[in-house]
Amino acid sequence: MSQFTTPSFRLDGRRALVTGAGRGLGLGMATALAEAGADVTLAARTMDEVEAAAASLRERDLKAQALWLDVMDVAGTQKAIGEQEPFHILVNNAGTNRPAAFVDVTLEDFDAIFDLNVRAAYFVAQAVARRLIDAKQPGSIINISSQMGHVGGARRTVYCASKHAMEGFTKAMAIELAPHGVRVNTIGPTFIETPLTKPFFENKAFLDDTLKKIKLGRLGKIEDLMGAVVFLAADASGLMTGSSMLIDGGWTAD
Ligand SMILES: NC(=O)c1ccc[n+]([C@@H]2O[C@H](COP(=O)([O-])OP(=O)(O)OC[C@H]3O[C@@H](n4cnc5c(N)ncnc54)[C@H](O)[C@@H]3O)[C@@H](O)[C@H]2O)c1
Ligand SMILES: O=C(O)[C@H](O)[C@@H](O)[C@H](O)[C@H](O)CO
Repeated sequence: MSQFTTPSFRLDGRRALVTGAGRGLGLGMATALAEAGADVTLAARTMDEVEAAAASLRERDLKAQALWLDVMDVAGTQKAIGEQEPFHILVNNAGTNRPAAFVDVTLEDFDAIFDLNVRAAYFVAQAVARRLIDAKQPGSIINISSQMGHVGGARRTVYCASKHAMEGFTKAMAIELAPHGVRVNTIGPTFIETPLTKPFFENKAFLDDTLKKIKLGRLGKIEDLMGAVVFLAADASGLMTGSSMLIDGGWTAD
């Protein structure tokens, strides 16, 4: 008989919050967490979308409910999270991009990207962490960054800056939250086909260039992130904090 017990990949008994969960990556990751046994709160601004998503998970006997949350409203979001039982898992996913040439970026573009990708994500994590610390419970915060948090990209000065910022605050939060048993990591995907990126790939030259950079030769699928999010949420990754898990098909390998 082996002397080892494989740490669990199950999430039964844990509560998870996923922001921007009505569609795209957020919905896929919420589904993965629910399938692993977590009780998942799908948060978004579009209540119809997120209610339908939660209902379809419940139809499969999974635990899921919808929560209206505009993460740009920091005070409202902190109040809403503060009123809930603590979330042991946060997938800090709501994010956006407005690709533009550096010389054309406007103040409005800059603020829109930073307000969501940096400011809102930072304070959602703070609200979840405060609640866990008060309740003396461990947790796992998973910040959805990007390969663009590690490298540069054309027409992406602001997006890259925002995701590099996220990589930075993840490491610093990991240091402060470790004594409380709260781990903080990022997932750094390459281009995954979602409503956010679909229009980019209608440009054949952009698609060809992207596929050249992804060494495995294909765009990402939402399913490519589903194992990673469960792993980072679960005890299986118990010694990981302040790390970034790149799921980039080798984009950043050279
Ligand atoms: N799709 C990709 O290729 C890709 C790759 C790497 C990283 N990412 C990151 O993954 C995350 C999700 O991207 P996606 O492609 O699924 O995007 P998406 O635009 O399809 O979905 C974003 C989600 O965030 C929500 N959202 C936006 N503003 C919000 C607000 N103020 N309050 C609450 N929710 C809000 C939207 O409603 C939506 O559900 C983002 O952080 C993005 O930067 C995406
Ligand atoms: O325009 C972008 O770059 C997208 O909005 C991002 O979500 C990327 O798909 C991702 O960062 C991979 O590079």
